[in-house]
Amino acid sequence: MKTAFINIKELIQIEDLPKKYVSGKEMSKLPTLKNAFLIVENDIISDFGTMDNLPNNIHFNSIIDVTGKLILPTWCDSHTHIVYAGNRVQEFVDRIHGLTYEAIANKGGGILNSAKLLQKTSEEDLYAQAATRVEEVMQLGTGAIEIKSGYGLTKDAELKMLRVIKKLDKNYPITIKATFLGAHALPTEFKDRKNEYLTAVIENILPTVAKENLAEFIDIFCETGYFSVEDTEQLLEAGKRYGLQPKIHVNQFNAIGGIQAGVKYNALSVDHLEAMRDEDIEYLKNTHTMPVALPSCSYFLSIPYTPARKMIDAGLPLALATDYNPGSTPSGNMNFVVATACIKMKMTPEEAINAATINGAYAMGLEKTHGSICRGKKANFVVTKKIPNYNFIPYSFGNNHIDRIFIEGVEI
Ligand SMILES: N=CN[C@@H](CCC(=O)O)C(=O)O
Ligand SMILES: [Zn+2]
Repeated sequence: MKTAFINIKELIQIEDLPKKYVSGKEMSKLPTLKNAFLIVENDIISDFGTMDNLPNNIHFNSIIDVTGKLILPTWCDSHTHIVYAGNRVQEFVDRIHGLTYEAIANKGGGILNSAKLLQKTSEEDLYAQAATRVEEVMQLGTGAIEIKSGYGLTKDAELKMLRVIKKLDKNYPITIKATFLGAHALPTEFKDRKNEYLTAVIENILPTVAKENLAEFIDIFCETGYFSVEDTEQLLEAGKRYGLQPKIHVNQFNAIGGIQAGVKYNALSVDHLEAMRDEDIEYLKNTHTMPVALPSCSYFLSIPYTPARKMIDAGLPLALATDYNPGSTPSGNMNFVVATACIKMKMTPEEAINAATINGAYAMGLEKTHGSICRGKKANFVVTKKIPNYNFIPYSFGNNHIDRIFIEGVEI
């Protein structure tokens, strides 16, 4: 099955040779072709070029004329928690009335609130709720996503979450990567016994996660009041023994050394980074750890944005993700993330699109197959409505620019 997309106004994020990620000044380069064609063979991109080079000796099963429209790779959302039960809309209202995220968590709300509900929810119901969200984010142009456990906090409930993630991956055409986040918060039953909980995570849950091949990555919320740097190192050391690579929550509210622990254990990514010291930026230089910013979380909680300008200007790479979860970011819209990164973090549209595509793909180990328009990569792309240029996507924020979406060569 061969399909040609012709008369593409601009084909965005093209690559001849796949790269791992882009950093620093490279992030401001977004390679494109104007007046282009794109050829898809089954589920793979087989060729692209300018219209004057469209091969005339190939039989196409279908030719799609997209005059006036742009094509760009689907978004790569490398940090989400979309397997959750119910919602925390009451906490949202409580925050409007003046309670802080921290105060809500301290009185048993927050993550523990979601865990209580998830533990009572059947696997089928949890799957159905999460599936609706997967369908929603696909329609928003996301073609690959990472999903974490962490709202279970018991062995049964953590494994239930991870099985749901696996089933979503099997049943949906987008690529889904799973992360084990057993150390997301301290369950009430373990109050003042954090070490016992961590030991249970390491000795009781982690071996089953690994044995049943339920996750590729390991995560921990390294934060004051949650898990310390010492806890983080202990967990990552155990994860390493089972072949799970770290992708960790660090520097959301306080900079306590989580980045350093992540880098020490070869983290694929360190995520949040709203509280960054100069020494943290310095430490990330010359590593292969991708910093990940989550601007929708900053927006929703009214906390500082990750200092993207400072980080990119220092030569670092940066990825953007949604953090879709019921407490701090009940939104999985990568279009909003890209726009907010430009508007609030002063990233250029080129930087933001790179961060949400190729760098996002790297942050979940998918840079060989996702994140760009490249021969041999998965045919995952968005056809926009008729818009003037790619700057228009973040500029006209909150509006829907998507006309059609193709995942593995099939329109969804
Ligand atoms: N910060 C830790 N975990 C989630 C939020 C969890 C919640 O509030 O339910 C996050 O990444 O923002
Ligand atoms: Zn998160």
